[in-house]
Formats: sequence, C-alpha cells, structure tokens
Amino acid sequence: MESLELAPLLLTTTSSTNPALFRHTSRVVRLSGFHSFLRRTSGNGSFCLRSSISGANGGSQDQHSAFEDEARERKRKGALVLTKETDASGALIGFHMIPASGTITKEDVTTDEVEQSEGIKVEESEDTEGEEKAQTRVSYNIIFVTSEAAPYSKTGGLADVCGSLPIALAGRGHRVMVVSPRYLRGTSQDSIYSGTVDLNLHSKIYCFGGVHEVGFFHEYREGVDWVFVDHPSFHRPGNPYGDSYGAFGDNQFRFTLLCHAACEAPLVLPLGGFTYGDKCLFLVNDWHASLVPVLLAAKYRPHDVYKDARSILVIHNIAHQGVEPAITYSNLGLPPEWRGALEWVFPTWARTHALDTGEAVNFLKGAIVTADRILTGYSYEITTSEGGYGLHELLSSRRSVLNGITNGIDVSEWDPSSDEHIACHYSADDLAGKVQCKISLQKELGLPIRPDCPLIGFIGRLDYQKGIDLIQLAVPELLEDDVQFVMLGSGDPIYEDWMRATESAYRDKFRGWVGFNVPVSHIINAGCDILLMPSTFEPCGLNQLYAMRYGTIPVVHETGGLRDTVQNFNPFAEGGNGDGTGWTFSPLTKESMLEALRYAILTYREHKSSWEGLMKRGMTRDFTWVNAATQYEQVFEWTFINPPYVS
Ligand SMILES: Nc1ncnc2c1ncn2[C@@H]1O[C@H](COP(=O)(O)OP(=O)(O)O[C@H]2O[C@H](CO)[C@@H](O)[C@H](O)[C@H]2O)[C@@H](O)[C@H]1O
Repeated sequence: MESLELAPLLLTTTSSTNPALFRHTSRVVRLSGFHSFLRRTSGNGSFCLRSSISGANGGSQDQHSAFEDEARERKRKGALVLTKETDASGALIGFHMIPASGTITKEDVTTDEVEQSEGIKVEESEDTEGEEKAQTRVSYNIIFVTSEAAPYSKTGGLADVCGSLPIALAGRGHRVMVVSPRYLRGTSQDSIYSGTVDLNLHSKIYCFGGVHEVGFFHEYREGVDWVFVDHPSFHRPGNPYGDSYGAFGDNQFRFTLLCHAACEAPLVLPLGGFTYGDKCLFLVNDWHASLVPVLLAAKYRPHDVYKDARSILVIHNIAHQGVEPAITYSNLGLPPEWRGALEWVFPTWARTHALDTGEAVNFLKGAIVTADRILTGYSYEITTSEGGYGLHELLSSRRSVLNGITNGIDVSEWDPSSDEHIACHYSADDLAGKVQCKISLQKELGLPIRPDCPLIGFIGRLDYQKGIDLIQLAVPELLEDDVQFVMLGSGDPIYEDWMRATESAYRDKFRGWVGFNVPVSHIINAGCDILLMPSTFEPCGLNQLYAMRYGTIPVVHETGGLRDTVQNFNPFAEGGNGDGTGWTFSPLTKESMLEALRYAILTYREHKSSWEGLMKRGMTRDFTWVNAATQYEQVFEWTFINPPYVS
C-alpha cells in the first residue's frame, strides 16, 4: 500500500522533536509501565499472552523470560513485582502486580518520565485494611477528540460529556487530553479561552489540495490537558457548525483539520514537559472526529506510528454523519485505497435527481468500520432500522464491540444548593428555595406569578429528535388546563417561528425562549415543576438527569436512555409511600403523552406528599460520573485485549 509521507507533518518549530521519528531508537524504560493482556487465539478458544514490553518482539517464550527477568530485577530493586497467573493446564495467562513485602513507597517505583512517556501504566496495588490486593488498576493516555467541550463551546449534550467525563477520568488516574477547535466568535464569549496559552507549536496538515498550518493552545484545568486547535476557519461568528444562514459550507474542511491535528497532538505537544506518545487511546466523538481511526490506520500505521494505539468511536448523535459528495474524498489527506472505508451510497429513493448516483463519503461510517470499539448511550436503538439512520446494518455487524453506557453529569455545575444562576438555593433536605426559583422564573418570563400553578418546561435542540412535532400537536389541548409552559430551544426555524406564534396566542400560559442560553437552562430546571422530554429517540439524554437533580419531575417518552434513567411513579409501592422518579409514556403519541402529563399534574395538585417524595428520590439519585467512568474503564480494558481492529 502506498503510504503517506509523514515528513511534512513535522513541527515547524525547532524546539521539539517528533517522537514518532525516534520510536525505534529511543529506549523506553519501563518501571510501572509494564502491561500484559490476553488475546483469544483463533480456533481452539484458548488464551495466549500478548506482551507489549518494549523490545520484546520475539516469540512468546522470549517474552516470558523477558517478563521474568524484569520481575526479578524489579524485586531486587524493591519495586513492584509481578506474579504469574496460570490456567489449569499451567499455561501462562497473565501477570499481576504485587508490592514486595513492606518496602515499597511510591517514590521507589515511579518516575515522572516513565509515567509521562507511557501510554498505559499499571498503578501500584492498594492495601486495604491490611489485606494486600493483587488487583491492578491500569491507567491510559486518553485523547478525546470533539467538536465541542463545555464550558468552551456547547450546542448540546456532546459538550457536556466532553466537558466533564475527561475530568472524571483524570481524577481516576488517567492522563487525559481533550482536543477541540479554538472557536473565536468575535464576542465577549471568547474570553473563555483566557486561561489558555499559545504553545507556539504548529503542524502542517496536507489536505484539501494545500498545506494548512494549525496552532495549538493549551490549558491545564482540573487534571485535564485542554488543547485547542487554532486555525482561521475556526474564527467566525455563530456556533461551531453554522450561523443564522445555516451550516457552514466548509465544515468538512474544518473537521478534517481537527482530526489531523488531533492525531498530531499526542506526538508533538510536550504537555507538562512530556508528549503523550503514540500508545494512546483515542475517544472520537461523533462524525466531526470520525476521521481519526481512519487516519491511524491509513496514514500513521504504515509508518509504524500508532501501532499500539486504539480508538473508540462514541456516538452521541447518529443523525449527523458528515456526508459529503464522493469527489471530496481526495481532499481528506488519505491514500486513495482507503476510499472504501468512507464510501457511502444512498438508496435510490434518497437520490435527488436522475443523474444522482447516490455516491458520497460518510465520515461516521469511516469510524464505524475502523474504530476498535463503539460506544453510545443506548446501543440497541442504533442497530435498528428506525434508530440507525441507514447505518444499522453496519453497526449490527460490529455488535460484538458495541456497548451502551449511560452518561453521568457534572454534579458541581448542576447543583441547586450552589448554582450561581438560580434565584434561591435549595436541596433535598430543604426544598423551600424551589418555589422561590419558580416565582423568579415566572417574573422573568412575564407569566402570572402563581406558585400553585404547575409549570412545565422543555429544554433542547428544536429538532425532530426531540419530539417537537408532538408538542406542537398537544399544546392546544394541554393549555386548556390551568398550567404554564416554557420552552427553551433553538434550531429548526420552523419550530422557532411556531414557538413565537404560540407565545402570542397564549400570552398568560406559554413562553417560547428562542436561543441557546446555558444560564437560562439552569433557571428553567430550577423553576419548573415538570420537565417534558418526548424525544423520538434519545441515546442517553442529560436534561432528565439535570431535572431530577433540581427536583423537577421528568415526563419522558419511554425510549433509550430516558427509559433507563427515569423510573415510572408507582404510588402504591413501598407500603404506600410510593416509588419512582417521574413518568414514562409509550407509544409516542399525543394521547399517551397528554395522559402522562395529566397524571403528573394531578399528583402535583392533589398529592403533595407523593410529589415531594418524587422530588426527593430524584434529587438523591447518584448521577455522578463514577458509575459511567467505571464502565468506560471496563471498555478501555476490552479495547486493549485485541490488537488494533485495522492494523
Ligand atoms: N437552547 C438551549 N439553551 C441552553 N442549553 C441547551 C439548549 N438546548 C439544549 N441545551 C443543553 O444541551 C444539552 C442537551 O443534552 P441532551 O443529552 O439532552 O441532548 P443532545 O441531543 O444534545 O445530546 C446527544 O448527546 C448526549 C450525550 O451523549 C446524549 O445524552 C443525548 O441522548 C444525545 O442526543 C443539555 O445540557 C441542555 O441543557
């Protein structure tokens, strides 16, 4: 296979070196970086050990003796030692780290240099209540690649996840970098980057028929390396993807740059003095980052770079796939023979004219067929023809590496007892402030101030996914009741106009706040009694989690992550004390949604103690990232069990 030149990708600065070019000559000293993993051999189903010790490239016998030599040396030095694990037949199946008795201190066994230069490291075992646990914890060098990360940029849940999961993972001992564009809008919002420094390092990216130089800005915050790719195409008014005239015409170019730059970042950026190196784990989010796994396989591995890296595609929004005309493939900086990975042919019915052959490139598809694993919120839906948006068959073919993980939330940003945006603080122990938040919201919206009137909220992108059509259908009937309804959202202009028109028609009951405003989303979560989420599909959903944390009762379509996170109210459970955190409805019809809303409204009005129980149960649920981060770590482990899916 003809391979691409890496030479042009060298930094233009003279101050650093590209570790990729030295990977065969530099000796990596491993102390805590030893790792081993198991690979199922084909055919007989037995396991063999695959070693990644530097230089141990020989057969398994050599590897075993190399392990044992190293173990002996480490023991001699009083460092962590390894113990063999064998199966019933005596075959070696793995190693555990155990501390040599009594003498180990952290200083004995770690050096910054080793930790920084290793993609994967095994931490020292923990000693719990005098019992030595032979259990080891593996930490990884993780690179999130994302088009948005809160608080720097946000249009939806992707930003929330990429703004808080990296922090959670860093807190658990991983080295984490987030690579995202440095969007400058020419407004006061740009001050969000005031904590970043220009690394004065530039990479030349060869794509779209030219050479494009990108810079890197960096901020180390909450244990995470936040890296911002700088290029003039990221400097313009609007949101990350478009402005009031629609989507930007050069988004394919902008996110191709992001992907190339993200692949360079671990190799060239000496963050905290050390690069991440090429043994890392890329978490590529949605289509904007989907070229990364393709680049690893097509551009880097032929040059022996990123041979031990892995990638996980995280799908937040399958409806957007980065589909562009087939002819644009040649712009992407990929060898021609990799065209098939991105090739996409629309079914006949989806073609626009007689000469349309339906041929396209599809970024998300590229990642589905090259990433080592795939993650999403709720994995079943995307393998169905209804939820797969044309990719269900491909996704089904990778079902064995497809997992669903329910997101956590940033519980410090979303905390009614300390939220800086809301009128009055409250908690599950003292709910008094919630009604003050409601009054303040009614005042702000110019609605009649009526603390007793059920206030229903909706927050979200004005998009088919979020079930706006159903809300449109139901609103006339819903507003016959004595309720108030506030919607915050932006997106499809047709829905935005409908919100404005509905506000004019129901001045004392309905408010439509068109726009994207994070503080207002906090205020609505705190001020409403009920949050409505009639999403057609929802891989995970975050608003229902925020709502529950703020004592606002979710009424949701029973789908995907909504079904998993909202427990239907049962007034008779727990000896009549009730159980559940909200209402789920199905099927997705106006009637069933209105029925669920009416139950909620009735309970709010007539069963105050049940309502308080619902609020408190939701507020005290554990929504931290701990659960999700643990599951992510499990998937990381699985990812490294096998060799790269495309090598
Ligand atoms: N007008 C507005 N003003 C202010 N804030 C607004 C807003 N509109 C939306 N938001 C905010 O954007 C986020 C939306 O997150 P969601 O998870 O509910 O949906 P989204 O479809 O964007 O996420 C996708 O990715 C996430 C993360 O994986 C999945 O949970 C989800 O199911 C999937 O569809 C929330 O923080 C919400 O408050």
